[in-house]
Amino acid sequence: MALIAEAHNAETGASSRAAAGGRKSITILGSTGSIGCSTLDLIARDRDGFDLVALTAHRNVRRLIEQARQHRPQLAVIADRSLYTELKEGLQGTGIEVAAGEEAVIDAAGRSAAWVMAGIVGAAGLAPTLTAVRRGACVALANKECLVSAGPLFLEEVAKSGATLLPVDSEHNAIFQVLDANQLGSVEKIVLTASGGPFRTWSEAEMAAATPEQAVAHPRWDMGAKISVDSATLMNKGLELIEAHYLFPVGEPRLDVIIHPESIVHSMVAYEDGSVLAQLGSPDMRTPISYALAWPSRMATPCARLDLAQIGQLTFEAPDFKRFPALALAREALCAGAAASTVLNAANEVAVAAFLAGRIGFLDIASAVASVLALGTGAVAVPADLETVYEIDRIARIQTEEWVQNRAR
Ligand SMILES: NC(=O)C1=CN([C@@H]2O[C@H](COP(=O)(O)OP(=O)(O)OC[C@H]3O[C@@H](n4cnc5c(N)ncnc54)[C@H](OP(=O)(O)O)[C@@H]3O)[C@@H](O)[C@H]2O)C=CC1
Ligand SMILES: CC(=O)[C@@H](O)[C@H](O)COP(=O)(O)O
Ligand SMILES: [Mn+2]
Repeated sequence: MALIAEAHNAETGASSRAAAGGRKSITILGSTGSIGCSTLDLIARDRDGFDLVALTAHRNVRRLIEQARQHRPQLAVIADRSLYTELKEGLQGTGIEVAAGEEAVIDAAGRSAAWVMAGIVGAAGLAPTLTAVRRGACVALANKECLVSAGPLFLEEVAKSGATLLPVDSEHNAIFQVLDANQLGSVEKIVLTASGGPFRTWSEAEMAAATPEQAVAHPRWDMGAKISVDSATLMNKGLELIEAHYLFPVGEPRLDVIIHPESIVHSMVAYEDGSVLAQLGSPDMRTPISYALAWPSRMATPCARLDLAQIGQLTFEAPDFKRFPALALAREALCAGAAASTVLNAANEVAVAAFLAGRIGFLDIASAVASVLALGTGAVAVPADLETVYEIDRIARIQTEEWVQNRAR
């Protein structure tokens, strides 16, 4: 895990913070989302431990105003410029600075918070997260799309700046907790667990008629709409395979997925001596977020404690690649090279949005991604620079939108 800084920046560490009696300065990118709210919930429980530098949102200006009034950041930013006046008026008299626009979100990430939660959904999170990385911050990475879309270039920036990257995605956080960076050569398999989503037992015909409401009703986790649909198609696990490939360099053949409907075992590492190490816990993102907040220490959370006697049974099954083709598509993209992953991510974002808007059916999501991947926009195996990533992403979005329009005809 070369990317996870060996030397720990004194300003960012909870243990050194405690020793110094200091406060950790924090920015939350995507504070109004599921990850953002869970992060705020944790820091509100330790008011003396944290200073909020910035909160950012996209369009949910009411929630942002509420959060800013309650948690008192130095700065509140709304990405949608048309909401600037509402934000300004909502925070009048508080002394909290306000700003609007995509550039303002990037500027917020550039402010000197020691720890930044990358909680924006989708490739929209790439530029702000990179800004935090480039100034060497401790970045808690929830936004998996950053790595899927621009993995090699993202890691290059981490290496250049000396930033600390802490995986927050529950599976990757689990692996981070049980994988000894000095024993990478002894790893036989990294096994990502997947709940199977709301349609785990549905037939293809049933899934063809699935509604957005059914798709976002995740059986175990309370998450934003996009990732919930990804869980339902199993694209989420595909994106996570690619994320794991960049975070834990054991080689693609050593990355595996198993369905585990209870979402108690968050992932496993199997070693050459036959040992399998896993991290378990109730399905609550406050555990992995707290791990990143307190790292390299730990902090108390209010998460429900695991009662295995009450749960009784944990079950596992192999994934069904026929009913859930997105998982195989993601592995193909991973093997094809980084540009194909950029295409996969962009096509998936457009297709999921089209499904949520009622423009295409549930099974069309994977079909759209497969068709756009087959066009070969990612023919350049590894993009040389970020401009190329953005260009591949842009073209793949146009191609997917065309696919959606043809499908809707
Ligand atoms: N939720 C979870 O449990 C988990 C999430 N993740 C990952 O974390 C990320 C966030 O997920 P989640 O919290 O569920 O998502 P949500 O949809 O709940 O929240 C997304 C956040 O990003 C903001 N946002 C959306 N689009 C933009 C944009 N174009 N520019 C700036 N900000 C934007 C939203 O603002 P607004 O509210 O104003 O729209 C919101 O604050 C995703 O990458 C997801 O895959 C990973 C593991 C678990
Ligand atoms: C909480 C989290 O990390 C999600 O990514 C979760 O894993 C989604 O559930 P699935 O296992 O159904 O994809
Ligand atoms: Mn996950």
